[in-house]
Amino acid sequence: MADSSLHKVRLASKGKQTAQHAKNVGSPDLLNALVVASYGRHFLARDAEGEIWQVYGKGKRRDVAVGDEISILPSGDKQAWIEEIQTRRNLVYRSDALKSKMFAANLDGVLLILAISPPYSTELLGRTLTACKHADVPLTILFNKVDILEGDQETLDAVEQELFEITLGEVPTHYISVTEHPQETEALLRPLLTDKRTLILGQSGMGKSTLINLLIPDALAATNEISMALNAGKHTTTHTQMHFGDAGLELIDSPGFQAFGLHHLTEADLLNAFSDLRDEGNKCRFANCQHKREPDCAVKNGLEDGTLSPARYELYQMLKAELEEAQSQY
Ligand SMILES: Nc1nc2c(ncn2[C@@H]2O[C@H](COP(=O)(O)OP(=O)(O)OP(=O)(O)O)[C@@H](O)[C@H]2O)c(=O)[nH]1
Ligand SMILES: [Zn+2]
Repeated sequence: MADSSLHKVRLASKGKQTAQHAKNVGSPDLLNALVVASYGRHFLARDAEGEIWQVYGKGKRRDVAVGDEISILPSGDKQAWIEEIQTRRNLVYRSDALKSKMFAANLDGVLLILAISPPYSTELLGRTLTACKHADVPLTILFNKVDILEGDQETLDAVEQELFEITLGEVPTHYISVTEHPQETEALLRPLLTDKRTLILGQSGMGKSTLINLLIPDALAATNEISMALNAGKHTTTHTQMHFGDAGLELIDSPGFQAFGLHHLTEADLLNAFSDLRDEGNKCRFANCQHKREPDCAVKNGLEDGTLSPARYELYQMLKAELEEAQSQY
């Protein structure tokens, strides 16, 4: 069982890179590899032959994310040093006051899974929207477990309305049931995800693992075996891991979480993600209007007449207060 799973990972890798890329052209001792799992301090990387290495970095070279292309220097027994991190196409990351943590790099998209039970967090949705906007990675929302809402059109309508409002209708949103309608779910997602590298985000219990197992059967079992084989997987649920499926399907699973920080953003970045508020805010009487109690505030007027979304306004004010708080600490 362990052997066949590892073999599957090797086979899956063949389509992506060809063997002649195995050796690093600049230095023959180095190998090119793709980071496929992050355990925080150490990582797993896959070379062009599909071999999995346990890799370590020193200093800045410790800051790698799943999806990073790296050069590694083997140090024996399937272990290697990270020598170089190639320039990233994009990077989605979270950051708290003290540390920043990378979700994943070189992505084609992010998939956020929501559901009614456990209840989805609009705050997490807002943070994910902002992080994706900043990283310039397209976001798709999957609202899972619609079977629970069968016969409750009112709640479903309210959810649709809220998601549309918060995303300004700009984020493709699909309503699915992974367990009750697996075939429809698969038919919907295959074309969207084929030949793409997708980071899957979601609170715990939304159905992330169920979805990954539907699209890549045995993905999670295979992961555990690889982790165990390399003795790396003591905490299999807390690491970030890339899974390889058919037709170039790459899914990155990250631990479920309730929220994440965005301390790496500047105020301009934040305004960029809330361009509706920024544009309206440009019409306020005072250039430095905080849109709270000032007279002739275009944002407040927009909220009152319904052209701006109160939910987005609240998210913006919350994130802004957080940034100001973080800045005042440095
Ligand atoms: N009713 C219903 N339940 C679902 C659906 N999809 C998943 N579930 C259930 O929701 C529960 C949580 O699913 P998981 O796939 O383990 O959730 P997860 O997001 O991976 O959660 P973590 O592993 O904690 O991050 C399981 O009991 C699933 O069977 C669905 O479409 N409808
Ligand atoms: Zn204002």
